[in-house]
Amino acid sequence: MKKYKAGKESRVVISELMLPSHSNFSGKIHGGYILSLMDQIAFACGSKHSEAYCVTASVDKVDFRKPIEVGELVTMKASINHVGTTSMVVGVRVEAENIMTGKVKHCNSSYFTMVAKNDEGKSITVPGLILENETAVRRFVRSIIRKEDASARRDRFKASEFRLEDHIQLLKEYNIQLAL
Ligand SMILES: CC(=O)SCCNC(=O)CCNC(=O)[C@H](O)C(C)(C)COP(=O)(O)OP(=O)(O)OC[C@H]1O[C@@H](n2cnc3c(N)ncnc32)[C@H](O)[C@@H]1OP(=O)(O)O
Repeated sequence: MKKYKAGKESRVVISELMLPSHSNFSGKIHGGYILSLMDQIAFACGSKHSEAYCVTASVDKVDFRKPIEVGELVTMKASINHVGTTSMVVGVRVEAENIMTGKVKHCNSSYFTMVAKNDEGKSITVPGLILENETAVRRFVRSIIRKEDASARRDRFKASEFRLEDHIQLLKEYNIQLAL
């Protein structure tokens, strides 16, 4: 296995025509189906980089910006944005093209953390990442910040540290009744 690999060595692109079987009654493709495709491409990209099968540790986060319609051609692009010791952050971008007009819309982007595993299910070290241009550096740094933000979020709302009285004032602004 190489010690360092460039992002282009593991970049993955898939295109799939959206069929009625994956849509709701108004012809929009189910978000869960899109997530499933995104997970698959993240898995492929992470596995190519690490040369091992991976598991999905987390997904951060998915905003469905535009609906995807039946008959549109969806293209997903995945590349490694960040590597840790055993984990990789895979950036996935989803676009949908109206085949009749050629118009392309950006439907969502998300970041999957994949962890490389050996045959015994033990997490294994992944190759480092060669950052070949400014975009790659920006994505790497953004991943560091996202990880820090996620960790701060987790700590802030730990059940053991949550104090109801600290939040009563905030709750008054919302459409709720407290019935504790
Ligand atoms: C094919 C599939 O998609 S499988 C189905 C969906 N996925 C799963 O079932 C995974 C279930 N979860 C697990 O197996 C484990 O909790 C794992 C692999 C995610 C983490 O395993 P742990 O034994 O806790 O390992 P550990 O704490 O050493 O973490 C391993 C790496 O994952 C990272 N990691 C673990 N949890 C998270 C998380 N929630 N978010 C982001 N990164 C995470 C760690 O930072 C670490 O990265 P590093 O080695 O680059 O520093």
